[in-house]
Amino acid sequence: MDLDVTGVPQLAATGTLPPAATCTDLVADAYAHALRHREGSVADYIPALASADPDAFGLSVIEVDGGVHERGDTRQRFSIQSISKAFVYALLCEAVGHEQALAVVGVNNSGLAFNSVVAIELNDGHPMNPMVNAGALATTALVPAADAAERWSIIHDGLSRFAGRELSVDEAVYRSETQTNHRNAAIAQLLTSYGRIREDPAEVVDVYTRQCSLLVDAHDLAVMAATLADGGVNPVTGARVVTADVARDTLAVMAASGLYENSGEWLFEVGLPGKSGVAGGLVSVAPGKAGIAAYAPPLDAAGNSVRGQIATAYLSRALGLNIFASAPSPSWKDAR
Ligand SMILES: NC(=O)CC[C@H](N)C(=O)O
Repeated sequence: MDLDVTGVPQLAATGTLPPAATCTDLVADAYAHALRHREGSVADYIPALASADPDAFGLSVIEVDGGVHERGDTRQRFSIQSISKAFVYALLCEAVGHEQALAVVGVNNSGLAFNSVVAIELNDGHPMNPMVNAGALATTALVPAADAAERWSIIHDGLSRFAGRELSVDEAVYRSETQTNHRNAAIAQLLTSYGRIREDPAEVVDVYTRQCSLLVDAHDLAVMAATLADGGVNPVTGARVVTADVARDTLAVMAASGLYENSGEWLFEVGLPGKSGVAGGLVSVAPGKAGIAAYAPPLDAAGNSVRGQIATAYLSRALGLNIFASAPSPSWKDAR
C-alpha cells in the first residue's frame, strides 16, 4: 500500500520526542493528512463488523511520561481483534518465559495471509508466529490455566491491565464471530493434529474469539502500546504489567509480523513495531517514547487500516520515530 509519505517533513532522529505542543500539532497534521484517504473497505467476513462506520477515525499518541495527544474519534469503541494477539503473547511470555512460545509458536513471518491454512501445511504444522491466527490460537492455548474459564479470566485481566481499565466483551461481535469462524475452528483442529495445541481446540477457539471481541477505543490502545514503549510499565496507572524483557520480545515479534504479509514494507517505510486488527485498530510502538493508536475501519487487502497506516507513517517521519534512524552522536571529526 502507498503510505503517502512523500513530502512529509522528516525530523532527524533523537532519543526523545519533540516538545508536547509540537507533538499535539503534528498529531493534528497527521490526522488531516490521512483524512483525505478514502481507499479500503470495512471487513465483512465477521458479519457484525460490516456495520462499522467507514468514516470513523481517531488518532491517539500517549507518551511514556503519560502525555496525551489526540484527534478525532478516540473514544469510539470497537473490537480489538488481532491486536489482542500481541498482548496475549506478552502475557504468555510473562507467565512461562519465551522459550516455550519460541519452540511451539515461533517468530518467523509466514509471508501469507493472517488466516492462512496453507501456511500451516507448508511449514509441517508449524504455526510460524503469534501474530497470525494459527500462532495466536497456539499462544492462547499455552496460557497456563486449570481450564478454559480460568484461561479466559487470566487473559481478560491481563489485557485490562495493559489498558489500565477493565475491558468488556462486545457480545454481538463475539456471537457473530462464534457463528461464522469455521476457518479458525479448522486451524485449531489442524494444529491439534500436529500436536501444537494440546487443549480442547473448540475451547481454545472460544477463548481466542472472546479476546478478539474485547471492546477498546484508540485511547485504550495507545495506553496499551505505551505500556510496551515504557518497558512493560503502564504509564497511566504506574503498574508493571510485564517485564522489560517481555516487552522487548513482544516488540520484536510485532516488528516481524504485526502487519501480516505487509510487515516488511511497514518496517521499511515506518520503522516501528505495529499490530493491526480487522475492526480497524492499529497500534505502533516507539520504544522509550510513546504508543500510537489509530482507529479507522476501511482496510487494505492485507487487513490493515488504511488511514491508520497513513497517519502512523506520517507521525513516524514527523516525530523522528523510525527505530532504524540513528541519532547523530557528537563526532570527533566535528570537534577538530
Ligand atoms: N486480523 C484480525 O484482526 C483477525 C481477527 C479475527 N478475530 C479472526 O480470527 O479472524
